[in-house]
Amino acid sequence: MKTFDELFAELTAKAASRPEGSGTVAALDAGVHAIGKKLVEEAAESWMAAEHEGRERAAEEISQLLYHAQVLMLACDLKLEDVYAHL
Ligand SMILES: N=c1c2ncn([C@@H]3O[C@H](COP(=O)(O)OP(=O)(O)OP(=O)(O)O)[C@@H](O)[C@H]3O)c2ncn1[C@@H]1O[C@H](COP(=O)(O)O)[C@@H](O)[C@H]1O
Repeated sequence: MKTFDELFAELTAKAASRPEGSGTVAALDAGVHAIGKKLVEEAAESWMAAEHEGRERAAEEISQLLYHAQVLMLACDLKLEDVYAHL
């Protein structure tokens, strides 16, 4: 298990070191448009899971939504503080 901040630190490091086989690196190379599509897809899956599939499935889909939101932040060169400033 990891926190939101811990995941962002991990993804930031992967974006910099670009290890072989990283899905994050592949997503960043695919670009903002592709990342945005994935984010919307995960948002829809989160909604469906919450409405029809129960707490566990909702939690799983929401975790993926948070992951893709973080990838989009990296693609836009946004830091956690840039987003937290609006909370
Ligand atoms: N938490 C996640 C995470 N959540 C979601 N995903 C991605 O989101 C996809 C989920 O999509 P779906 O469930 O809709 O499945 P899918 O449509 O079959 O997936 P794709 O065909 O689109 O890949 C997964 O295939 C992953 O690519 C994640 N990919 C990585 N992480 C974590 O990010 C870190 C870095 O990962 P890598 O960059 O891959 O090393 C690690 O700690 C991972 O655990």
